[in-house]
Amino acid sequence: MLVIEGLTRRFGDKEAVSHVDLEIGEGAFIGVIGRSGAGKSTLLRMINRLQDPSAGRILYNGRDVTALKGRALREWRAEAAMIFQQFNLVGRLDVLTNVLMGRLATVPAWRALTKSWRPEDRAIALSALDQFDIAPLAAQRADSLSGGQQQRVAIARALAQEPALILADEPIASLDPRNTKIVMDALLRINKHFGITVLCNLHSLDLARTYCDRLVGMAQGRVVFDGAPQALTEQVAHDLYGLEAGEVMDMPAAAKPAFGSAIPEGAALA
Ligand SMILES: Nc1ncnc2c1ncn2[C@@H]1O[C@H](COP(=O)(O)OP(=O)(O)OP(=O)(O)O)[C@@H](O)[C@H]1O
Repeated sequence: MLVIEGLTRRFGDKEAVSHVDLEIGEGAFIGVIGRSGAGKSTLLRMINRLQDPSAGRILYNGRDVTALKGRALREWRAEAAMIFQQFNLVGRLDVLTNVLMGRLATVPAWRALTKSWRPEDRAIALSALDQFDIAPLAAQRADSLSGGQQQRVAIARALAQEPALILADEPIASLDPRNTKIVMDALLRINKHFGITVLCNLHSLDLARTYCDRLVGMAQGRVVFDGAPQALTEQVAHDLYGLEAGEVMDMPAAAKPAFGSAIPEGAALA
């Protein structure tokens, strides 16, 4: 259980995240929604401790994550794997080595430097690639892949970390509709097949409604909605997105894809 208590982050006079309280149970797929600047990225980056809170606490299974330092903090960052809009792969390295980077928290640094990975780490990395049908790309340079393939490699790297949580910050913002669906399906698979909790920042309300079990709506750093996708009324959506509302929900929400099956090509993709 992830518990967030009074979490606040100030930049100068501005509160990017303001007194956020949340309880997130194991295995949830949570969409964090809201317009640009609402505080979604800052919230996720604080959970991973890429950014330190100005006030408040983050507890994971009773452990105070906000107080971690040194090795314990590095281990937490592996446990709470981040996925970024721009993939954050090392372009000149091959796909398998990028995924092996997900094992860094569990192996001494010399193994990475000398590329002498243990067979069990290679097996975990290859199995992660296989989950998303990209094992045949293992030997290719990461920068030779399409955006959708690169994001799947990033998701495989996150899975190789054997995380408790996946924090995905606008993972589909740079992708076309076809790759958007492939990447969202990959996150859904991680959530349903491995039971890993996913928190995913999404600009598109339609996507959030299609894939997530619970939506957390943010505006001006505060949580202004927290509930099931069906409970998010048009009025709340308009309050959340203002003039952008038409843009983020101009298509009807699709039926949630059954795990393992595909939603129709192009459905509910903003
Ligand atoms: N490092 C920083 N320094 C100063 N202000 C920041 C910094 N990071 C974020 N902010 C400000 O905090 C507010 C929240 O930003 P944040 O990126 O968390 O929002 P967001 O909802 O993720 O938006 P977007 O979808 O555009 O990334 C914004 O006003 C932003 O300008």
